[in-house]
Amino acid sequence: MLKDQLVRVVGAMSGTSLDGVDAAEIVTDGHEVLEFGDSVFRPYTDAQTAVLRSALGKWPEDDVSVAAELVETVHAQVLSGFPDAELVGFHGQTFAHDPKGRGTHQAGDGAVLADVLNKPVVWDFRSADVQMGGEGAPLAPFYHFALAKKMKADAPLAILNLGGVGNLTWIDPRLPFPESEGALLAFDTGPANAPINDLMQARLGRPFDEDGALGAKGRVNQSVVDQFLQNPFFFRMPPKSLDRDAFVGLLADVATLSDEDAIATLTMSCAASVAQGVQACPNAPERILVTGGGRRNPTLMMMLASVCNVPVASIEDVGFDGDMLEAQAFAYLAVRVAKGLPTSAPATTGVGAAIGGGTISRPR
Ligand SMILES: Nc1ncnc2c1ncn2[C@@H]1O[C@H](COP(=O)(O)OP(=O)(O)OP(=O)(O)O)[C@@H](O)[C@H]1O
Ligand SMILES: CC(=O)N[C@H]1[C@@H]2OC[C@@H](O2)[C@@H](O)[C@@H]1O[C@H](C)C(=O)O
Repeated sequence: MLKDQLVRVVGAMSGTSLDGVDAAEIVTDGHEVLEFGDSVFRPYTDAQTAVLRSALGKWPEDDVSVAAELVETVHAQVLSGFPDAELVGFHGQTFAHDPKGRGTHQAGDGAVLADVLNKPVVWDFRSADVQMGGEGAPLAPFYHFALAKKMKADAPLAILNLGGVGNLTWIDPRLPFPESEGALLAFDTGPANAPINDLMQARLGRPFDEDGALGAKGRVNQSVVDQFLQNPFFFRMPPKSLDRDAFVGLLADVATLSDEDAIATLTMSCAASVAQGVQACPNAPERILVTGGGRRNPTLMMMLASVCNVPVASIEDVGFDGDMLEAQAFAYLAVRVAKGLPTSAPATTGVGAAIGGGTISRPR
């Protein structure tokens, strides 16, 4: 692929909240984002979510074929709706993530998708970074940097993704390239929606706390939040990353609380972990722009504003689509991989040197 070539590329992400597949098209040269294209969200059925949930914590050598085929089938359906895309970025579904131990496992075979879609597919974005000593996550930060450039930001800012897990990218947009030293610092902040969703499902049979309604009625149990913040994860220097279920103990800690107090406490735990992350940034960001489903939870947004000491706004305030940002990120990263550009750096994943991860599979 030529250095300056513009590519119409579609990215697809199946996130840790297990709610469905996001797919979004952009036009990029791997540096700038020139255009945003079509996007689609395809929810999983309850039965499909249950299949994926049963595969969490499993590794490729375990039998995950049913769940992996499900990921491939749904992605094939979704991605066939983007006939104009020349290239595909396919994240897959994370089943397990243990970068300092067994590695990282995103299910779904990009080679199969390349054949089905009859176009090149970039996939397995995280393994090379882990093999080179990195966390393998978060990977959206290089895309966050491109967005900061696109909005012509001229002071440090943060982009916060609140999905199943939270991740924050601190950006100094005055530097030229994402891999420049000092341009970025990125890390997972802690659990975000995953514990809230899990408790809602277990106690009330509902998938999430819609509009933060239940959390708004409850009282935060501060001693649970304080104990949560004692977890060694919060004492580690960034970059650092988390597996979806690394904090399952938190659910046990709220077991004796009423539904509303438990949800309020889990919501504040998420906000408090972000506030800890903000403290770890090289300097205070001018503002925090929030992407991911958590920005639709007003209780969480209010708690964030109250504990972070930095203005907090939804990323729509600067004109970007907070539902599709991660799918766009994997589109952007796919072009970088195809052009031999790095996708992570010491400051985003802790990898030894800036590297490009990802495998390219071409149709047979
Ligand atoms: N209206 C709403 N009110 C409260 N919470 C919401 C609302 N809409 C979405 N959410 C939360 O956002 C979640 C989905 O977020 P998102 O799609 O960003 O997650 P993901 O991409 O799967 O996760 P990750 O970024 O960790 O991979 C839902 O499961 C729910 O918890
Ligand atoms: C291993 C893995 O899939 N991690 C996800 C997860 O979901 C949010 C957070 O944890 C982040 O580290 C990452 O996803 C985003 C898209 C990323 O890599 O930037």
